[in-house]
Amino acid sequence: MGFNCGIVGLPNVGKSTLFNALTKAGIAAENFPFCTKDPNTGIVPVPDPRLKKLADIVNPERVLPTTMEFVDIAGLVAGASKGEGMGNQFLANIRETDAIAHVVRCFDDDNVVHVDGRVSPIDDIETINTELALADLEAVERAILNLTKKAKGGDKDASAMLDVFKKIEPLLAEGKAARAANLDADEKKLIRSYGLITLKPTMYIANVAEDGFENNPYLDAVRDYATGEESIVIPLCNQIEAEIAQLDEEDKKDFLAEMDMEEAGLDQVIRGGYDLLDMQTYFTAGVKEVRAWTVAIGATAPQAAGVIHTDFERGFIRAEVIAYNDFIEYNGEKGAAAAGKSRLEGKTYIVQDGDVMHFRFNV
Ligand SMILES: Nc1ncnc2c1ncn2[C@@H]1O[C@H](COP(=O)(O)OP(=O)(O)OP(=O)(O)O)[C@@H](O)[C@H]1O
Ligand SMILES: [Mg+2]
Repeated sequence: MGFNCGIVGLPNVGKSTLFNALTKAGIAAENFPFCTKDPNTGIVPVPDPRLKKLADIVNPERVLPTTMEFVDIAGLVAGASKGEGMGNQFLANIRETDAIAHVVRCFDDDNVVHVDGRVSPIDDIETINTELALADLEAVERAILNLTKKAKGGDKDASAMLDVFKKIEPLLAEGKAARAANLDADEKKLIRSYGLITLKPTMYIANVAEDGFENNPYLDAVRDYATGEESIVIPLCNQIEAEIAQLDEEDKKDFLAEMDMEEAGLDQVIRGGYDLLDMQTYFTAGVKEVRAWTVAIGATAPQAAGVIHTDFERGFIRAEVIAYNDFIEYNGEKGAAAAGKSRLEGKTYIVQDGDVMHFRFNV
């Protein structure tokens, strides 16, 4: 599947509790630091209210959401880039993820150990971000050494990469994220294989107490910090979310109503992660199944077909496409076609979010 979101943060801040809520996996989430050592991965359905609307029209045998993977990673402490704590292992695990959910403790509870002995979200965030930047700095310095030699030998690709790394290096040396270099898409692509951690899109999950969504200075501080670097913050009570996730659908509705919540905060986390990945959703809607599929923003119709099966991409002829809004407005495929809203698109068509697609192919 190849796209996932890693859950990072200091030890004992609620990462595994969040992971359990997301995946219903029931892994150990105990009140002691370094409870998690090996990364746990889980596949999570991406909630999308459009699926139900499509299904109401099509009446399929089954409805399948698209999915993304979350990875619960060991806690990170100061000095990790030099091997402290679970340092090196943590950094290797996180290099492999596509996006990052950074869990920050924003609740007081004397019974839950804080590794630094005090609740201070901004210090916590900076501890983590500094370690990530240092780890990247090491990788970038190594790359620069290597590429300089190659560039001197006349290697054009090497000198192009070198230029990008030289933009990033001074930022990392100050403990800042490589994201701050605002690289364009081509520059990012050039150095993608290096897996720089601080280049990955990031959201902060502010883990608050049950009553900590309002008048919470910890949460306000995280929001201020995130505004400065244009990243998003999702306030969540991981503990409650883990409890909600255990309930069946009926009890869940009652519980959310009682708590005055429209949807589980978890859904916001999943959608947030999905958005970070620069992905979009298209649908297939037949009587057998209505299904959501994930494709990169900017993908062509054949690439979208390839998500279903490589044969579909190889033998792609054309796609019948109805925009989601038209599909709903004209009550399905027939109505949309009658209204002239069903289009035949070829190999160069760029898929739009919400497209309802039907592929013609020949292999
Ligand atoms: N919002 C919350 N309010 C109160 N307690 C919480 C909250 N979220 C998590 N906890 C508690 O904090 C403790 C640590 O949680 P968890 O094991 O999920 O942390 P972790 O970040 O995965 O730790 P590690 O890095 O050691 O694996 C657990 O006892 C959990 O119940
Ligand atoms: Mg854990």
